[in-house]
Amino acid sequence: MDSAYPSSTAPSPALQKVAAEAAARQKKTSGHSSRRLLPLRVGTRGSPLALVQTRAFLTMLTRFCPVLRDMGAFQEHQINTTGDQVQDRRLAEIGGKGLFAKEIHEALSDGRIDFAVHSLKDLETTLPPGLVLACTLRREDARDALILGPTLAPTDPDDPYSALPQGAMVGCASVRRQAQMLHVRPDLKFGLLRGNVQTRLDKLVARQCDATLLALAGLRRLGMEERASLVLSPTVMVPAAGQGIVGVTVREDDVELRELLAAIEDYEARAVATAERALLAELDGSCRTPIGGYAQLIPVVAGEAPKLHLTGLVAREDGSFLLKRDISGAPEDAARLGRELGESLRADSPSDIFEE
Ligand SMILES: NCc1[nH]cc(CCC(=O)O)c1CC(=O)O
Repeated sequence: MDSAYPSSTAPSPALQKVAAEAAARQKKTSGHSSRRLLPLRVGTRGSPLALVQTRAFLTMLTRFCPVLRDMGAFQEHQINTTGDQVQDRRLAEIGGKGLFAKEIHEALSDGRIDFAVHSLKDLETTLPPGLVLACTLRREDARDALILGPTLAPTDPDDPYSALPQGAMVGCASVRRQAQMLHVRPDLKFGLLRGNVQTRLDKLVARQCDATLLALAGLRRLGMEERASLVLSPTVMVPAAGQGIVGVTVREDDVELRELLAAIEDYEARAVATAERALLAELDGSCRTPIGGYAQLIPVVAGEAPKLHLTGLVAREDGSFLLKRDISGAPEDAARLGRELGESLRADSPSDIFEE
């Protein structure tokens, strides 16, 4: 399998040294380690996107760790989650958070798998006790894409929604996407569109709606980037916290695996994910609370350390209220920056939008 990750994730010599040392230590001590080292049992959802992400990660891992030189070192465990099973209702109606991870966490906690690969935006901000986010991978493009139905075509790139006629029906399951569109186009109609990426695209072609929105990262990883009619700037559509980032969870006490996964961590992805997830945790909205969070590391002065810039958004589901604010600071203060921005947004928003 070709990795879906760009070659720029090629390990630096330092990372390769750390990973090789970790692997060598594991090999030497594996007879005494707290668990069998190989095969490593990896948990994943069974959607095409989840499988592409998981297999790309495993391919990357074999490049970093000589002892895992081929895919025979892994056992893939596809786990059907509640979020995958219930397709006819909004996630908010069936409990919302963690619906794409609950059963995977259970398999990790009781030792049926050794680690799990997730889309970070589907991972709740507070993990079950005994589990940790051990690794975040280099962020794919975080932006949302607008996909137009067969009878529509992009018109004005500076006004991406101009392609949508008055009263157009948008298929969407995300209150974040819905609120931001309704705020500028209150005439639009929204219909529930659940299912994996291909299912949603099929429903669009079958004219069950006039347009839909999908994460560019998912389309790109599935080799479907050309289906994006327009890519929405984060200033037009603030992405979901963690969108475009793949994260790996392990048991907190699995020191060997945590050490190996830490060696392939993407520092920038960890910093921006930490800020965005701290913002989300602070707002702690119900699953009906539209919340966006997008952080970037931006060089301020050539040769100086970059600054972390975080944009946060809260809104009412119908778009009648929308508040967007920014904060900047040092990447190592990512968690504090996320919390402070969340406090600021919550203080100046109607309290009812956070209620279940
Ligand atoms: N549960 C939906 C989901 N979770 C992660 C992605 C895209 C991949 C990513 O954000 O890394 C998607 C599809 C979408 O929002 O279009």
